[in-house]
Amino acid sequence: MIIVLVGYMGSGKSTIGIELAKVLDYDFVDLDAVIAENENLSIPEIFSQKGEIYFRKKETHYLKDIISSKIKIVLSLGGGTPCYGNNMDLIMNNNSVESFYLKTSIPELLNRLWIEKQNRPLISHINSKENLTEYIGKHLFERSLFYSRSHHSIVTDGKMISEIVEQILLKLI
Ligand SMILES: Nc1ncnc2c1ncn2[C@@H]1O[C@H](COP(=O)(O)OP(=O)(O)OP(=O)(O)O)[C@@H](O)[C@H]1O
Ligand SMILES: O=C(O)C1=C[C@@H](O)[C@@H](O)[C@H](O)C1
Ligand SMILES: [Mg+2]
Repeated sequence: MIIVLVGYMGSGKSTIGIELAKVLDYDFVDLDAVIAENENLSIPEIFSQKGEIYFRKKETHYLKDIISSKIKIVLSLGGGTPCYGNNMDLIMNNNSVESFYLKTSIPELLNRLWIEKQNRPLISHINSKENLTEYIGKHLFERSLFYSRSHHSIVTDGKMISEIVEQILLKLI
């Protein structure tokens, strides 16, 4: 089985993915990390030096590669991965994949992203909490349609990482 974690920037895909993989004794794969490693550049460097479209093409390329060749992995996507090209079809049409949307509220995303925005090129330039709240609200609304196609949704607000992992495991039984 391949477990795919979907959700907005800051929803916890990478953090939860690492812990979930440990419990299941699966390999952990972070799509952002795969792209950065193969390009030999950080995500902000890829955006600034090569542009977002280049990044999106790489995202689809490595997503296809990983879900067609690997088993027993927890795959944490980038926040935008489900929303470009036919990426969500690739995920949902693969019988080995079980997908989870980590659903996090705007205030919680704001708290997490305000202190970590420098590593996220889409929001690193936003200079007030008010503007970031507005950006997240609009962007999340547009993206929810894609995220909601996942097999399962898990609300993450007010939950510890271990609780979220537990809830995912319960849905896998
Ligand atoms: N359940 C949680 N409770 C509190 N903090 C959390 C929780 N889940 C994640 N975090 C924190 O939120 C921040 C963002 O998490 P993470 O980097 O895993 O998000 P992501 O979904 O992978 O984001 P991106 O799409 O940008 O890669 C981290 O500092 C992480 O420690
Ligand atoms: O939400 C997004 O579009 C992104 C999220 C990150 O995981 C990275 O993939 C990149 O910063 C873009
Ligand atoms: Mg991540």
